[in-house]
Amino acid sequence: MLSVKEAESIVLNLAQPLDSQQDVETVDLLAASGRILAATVTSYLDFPYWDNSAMDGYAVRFADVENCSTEKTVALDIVEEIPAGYQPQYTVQPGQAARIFTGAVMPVGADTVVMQEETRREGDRIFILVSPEKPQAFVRHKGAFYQAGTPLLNPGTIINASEMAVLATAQCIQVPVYRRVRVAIFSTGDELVSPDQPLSPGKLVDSNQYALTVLLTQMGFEVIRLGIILDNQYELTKAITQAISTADVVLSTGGVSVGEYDYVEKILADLGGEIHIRAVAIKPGKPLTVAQFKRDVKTSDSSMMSSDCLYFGLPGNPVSALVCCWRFVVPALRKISGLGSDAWGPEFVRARCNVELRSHGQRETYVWGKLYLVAGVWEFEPAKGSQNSANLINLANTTGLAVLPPTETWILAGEFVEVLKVSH
Ligand SMILES: Nc1nc2c(c(=O)[nH]1)N[C@H]1C(S)=C(S)[C@@H](COP(=O)(O)OP(=O)(O)OC[C@H]3O[C@@H](n4cnc5c(N)ncnc54)[C@H](O)[C@@H]3O)O[C@H]1N2
Ligand code: MOO
Ligand SMILES: [Mg+2]
Repeated sequence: MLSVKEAESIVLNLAQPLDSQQDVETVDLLAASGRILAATVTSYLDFPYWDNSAMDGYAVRFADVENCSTEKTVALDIVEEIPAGYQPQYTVQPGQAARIFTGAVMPVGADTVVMQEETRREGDRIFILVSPEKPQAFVRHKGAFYQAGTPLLNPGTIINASEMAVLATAQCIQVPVYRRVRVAIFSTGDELVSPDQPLSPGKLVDSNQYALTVLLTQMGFEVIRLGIILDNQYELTKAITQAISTADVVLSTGGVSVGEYDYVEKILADLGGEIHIRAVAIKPGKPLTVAQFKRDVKTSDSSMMSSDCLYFGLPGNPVSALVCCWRFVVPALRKISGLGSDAWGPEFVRARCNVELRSHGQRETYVWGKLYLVAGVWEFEPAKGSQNSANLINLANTTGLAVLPPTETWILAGEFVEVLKVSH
């Protein structure tokens, strides 16, 4: 059986980023929220756009005031007042100053700003009480933070609040982003009904499709829900064929173990999928199945290019399905989405266990629970009740999965473990 690390590297090798030419769309500024840049963004504007004042005070010529002090003040004539948003009308000559406010444009002739706390006003004259530290003091220069035409944001950057501020400032109102990764999701099992259907004896509500849909939708992926498919070779073949022809990634749950009705792996092979993973030494999640389908798709200029579809046959047990998704699927999707490699995850932190943790060994074991920061130290508290892959009830509020390596069966309370951070 493959180790978790081996499986992870197989999955990440199979996951190939979207194409930076074909898989790109241009969207309006606000529509770029949560999207990933597909190209380097540049602006035609310098930033700051113009020389402006960093303080409320007076724009002066440094040479006029460099030797002043409270004992030896310098008096200057105020030629105009420049609020933010206005274009100055006068050139500041020797012996003159302009009243200026934070963010207002520097007048020609002045090279330095003196903050108003270091001045005394008498009518149209201003007395400078303290000599500025250096010429250009409190002047924010045009282009000091960014020069027009140079790279502003790099491809692979996700547009969150701070990036949105940068794009808005630079007036980049048409943003080139990768299209969203399309993920088809369906559940398999004769026992499954949807949450709103009557529950006849022996049936079980399909929770997997709901959990996976929310997880991936919240991460910005485009989810295509294909419903519940019976454990029937014909129906499954039809569903898998449809899924692999429409999506970049397919997630099915159930039907990947060794039972009579576990058809998924056989159908994947019959349909020409190359099966790369049949089982992984992970608990929960052992029967994880991963296959790749090679496809040729038509590009916008009618030439052909290859675009693979990655298929994850996740185990049916609800916790197994989510653990496999957090551990393997999410990093693969992030890579495919065009995100930079530093953002693929998974993200681990070292955390102190507040109670002991046990496992049966042999498989890398993931214990679900909560991560807390206590005085700068991560602490992990396992979910109370049964840590059983069929028990999704105590999964609520999970923010971390403590990882016990196959050889480690007992972690004492107070010891540190690696914990996989998961979105909640
Ligand atoms: N003889 C063996 N039996 C099993 C093994 C094994 O190694 N040898 N592995 C066990 C492990 S570990 C897991 S995990 C499961 C995985 O089974 P499948 O992926 O084939 O899934 P199913 O058999 O279809 O279902 C398993 C379990 O999960 C419930 N389920 C399925 N789909 C959903 C859903 N959408 N929402 C909620 N619950 C779901 C289903 O009713 C079953 O109880 O196999 C073990 N068996
Ligand atoms: O994936 Mo199974 O848990 O290991 O029940
Ligand atoms: Mg089964």
